[in-house]
Amino acid sequence: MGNSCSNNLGIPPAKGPNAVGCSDFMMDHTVEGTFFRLYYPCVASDNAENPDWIPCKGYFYGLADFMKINRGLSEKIFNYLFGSFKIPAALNGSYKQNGKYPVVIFSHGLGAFRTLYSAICTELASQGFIVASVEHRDESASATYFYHQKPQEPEKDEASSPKPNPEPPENLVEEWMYYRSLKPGESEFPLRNKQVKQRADECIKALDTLIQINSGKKMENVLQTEFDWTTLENSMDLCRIAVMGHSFGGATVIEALCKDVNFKCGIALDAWMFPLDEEIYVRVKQPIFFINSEKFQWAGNISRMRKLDSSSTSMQRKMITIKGTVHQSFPDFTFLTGNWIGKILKLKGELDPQVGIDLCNRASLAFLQRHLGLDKDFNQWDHLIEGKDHNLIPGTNVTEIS
Ligand SMILES: CCN(CC)CCN(C[C@]12C[C@](c3ccc(C(F)(F)F)cc3)(C1)C2)C(=O)Cn1c(SCc2ccc(F)cc2)nc(=O)c2c1C=CC2
Repeated sequence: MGNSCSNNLGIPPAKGPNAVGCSDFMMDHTVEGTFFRLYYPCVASDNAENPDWIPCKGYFYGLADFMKINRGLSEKIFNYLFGSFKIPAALNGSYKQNGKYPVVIFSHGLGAFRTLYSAICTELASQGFIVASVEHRDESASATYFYHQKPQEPEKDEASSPKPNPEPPENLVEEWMYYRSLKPGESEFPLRNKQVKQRADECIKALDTLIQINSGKKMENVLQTEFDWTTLENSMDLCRIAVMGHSFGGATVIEALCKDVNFKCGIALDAWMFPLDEEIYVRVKQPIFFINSEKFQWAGNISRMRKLDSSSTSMQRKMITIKGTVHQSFPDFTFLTGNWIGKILKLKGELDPQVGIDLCNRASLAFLQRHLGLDKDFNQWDHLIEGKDHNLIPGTNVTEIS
């Protein structure tokens, strides 16, 4: 584990009965391809290697750009603060065959990327889900990368052109895409609306890829990881698929539910509703669970969520607010700094981050059992869906400006 030995910081290990494996998948290599981190139940092993939380330094550059701080300085800060954190999962751990697992597609927030929600994704995997945390290429991620074909060079002899190490796959060249901030005078809605549609398509594309993997088809993973994807043949229950996301990823949940009825229900963590078209509110039919932090919501955002509530009394629409939490209580950063830095940077609220994420995970599991028809014991947490806990508020604490 990363820095946990020094100051008991680190992403908390998952609580469910399964050990968790984690592996990255990219297909095809272009910007239009699919890219996700897969979390899955794996065979427990004591010599498992844990994957890096921040996979490579391009992501630190991206975070610096997103936070509008100097790249050089921030690379050192981020490296020192977060560079050695590991994810509590076995990198490329052997998949544990045990019937078919339900599937969750996870969508990250503005300025985030696929690895930053591992406390949520590893918990779901430990409880018997296969989770694909997608990395969006809509320029809303702090950073992401893909490959393009190297232009055919005139034959050079080996000596004069030393190969980079590790060699990129085949003759592909890595290319990075960073966060695109609004240009001066640019109106935000058109950009965000276009992005949320692309994000929903990327969630659907990731699901389609999982369906192919589930069929046992030999997949060409551009990232040459030590994981045999054919072991996932017949591993997924394709009647039990949900979509989940944080903030911009919460809006992506609504858009994805609308576009693909294979998503049986959605969980939106502190959803940012701004990017969504007005007409979407009457079109989405599936159950939705809004889990909000105490500090992020405002009347306009809540009233948009309510439109989803009122327009469909029959579909199960639920909302809870976790007291003492902030917007960053959902991504992993909330576990990675001391209390006072965390509070200053608004990465922590008053509530212990572990208690907050446990409430979020347990309420989510209860909601998934109810709407995916699972035969587990997650219904023990049904009261959390109704906001019945001293750290929860049913609905919202935001007073409506009607
Ligand atoms: C100045 C930039 N300005 C851009 C519009 C606002 C920046 N901002 C507040 C921030 C993210 C913050 C952050 C992260 C990480 C550290 C660190 F120090 F720990 F690294 C510190 C401080 C900076 C808190 C947000 O965007 C909030 N937000 C987010 S935050 C998702 C995220 C991003 C990066 C992460 F590493 C982890 C999680 N996702 C959304 O979908 C939406 C919003 C707002 C509306 C929709």
